[in-house]
Amino acid sequence: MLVDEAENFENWVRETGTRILRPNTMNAYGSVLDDFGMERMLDKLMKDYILPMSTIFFPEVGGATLDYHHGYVVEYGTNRDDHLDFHVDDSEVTLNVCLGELFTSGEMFFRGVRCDKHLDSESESGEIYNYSQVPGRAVLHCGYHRHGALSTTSGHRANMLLWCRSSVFREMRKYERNASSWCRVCQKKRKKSNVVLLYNVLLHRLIQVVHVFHRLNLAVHEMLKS
Ligand SMILES: O=C(O)CCC(=O)C(=O)O
Ligand SMILES: [Fe+2]
Repeated sequence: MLVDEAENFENWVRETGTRILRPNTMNAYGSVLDDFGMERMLDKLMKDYILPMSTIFFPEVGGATLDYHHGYVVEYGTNRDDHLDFHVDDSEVTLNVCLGELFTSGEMFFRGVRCDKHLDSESESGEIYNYSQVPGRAVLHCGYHRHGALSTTSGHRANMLLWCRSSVFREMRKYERNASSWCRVCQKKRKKSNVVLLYNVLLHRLIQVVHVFHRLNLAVHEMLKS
């Protein structure tokens, strides 16, 4: 039904020559569901179903405080978009539901969670995996999880996306000083600097102990002389 709505909308746009806003700058096709009057329904979907899950799975990116959304349908295949470039979403948590229809390929590829500073960093082997879209199935991922979609080589693929956002998390990020606790590169850097810190503390203690022994040695010498 949603696919039909998107189809009708696309026909109307073509027939009337109306200029509309596409879901985001990466898509040449697709329709924003909030423009169809689905805003309240999607808000309920976010609050009643996504929030309880994201509270558990994505607490570090504001998963417990999602409060607004951007919902849309994207379409790939003949006369539609072909693929989607590597990106992160403008969301804290994204729900991606495959609506249909018959298609081949079009897998999503994931490459690890990153903050703005480390968007172009290398991926580790454990961060590289693809997800095959299956009609009727959905994936819930962190918006900062780098991803894209491979070419839909035949047929027609339609997906519904709900970018869920947290205004509290976005406000808090403005005051974040250096590392993001949820970015894998920041985490590694922080771990490394903790190891260096521990090493420095231990070295300092060792120097203190050597110093004490040296003074003890001197005192013993003084005692033996007298
Ligand atoms: O093609 C897909 O299913 C991915 C869509 C996506 O990542 C997005 O719209 O942000
Ligand atoms: Fe995306």
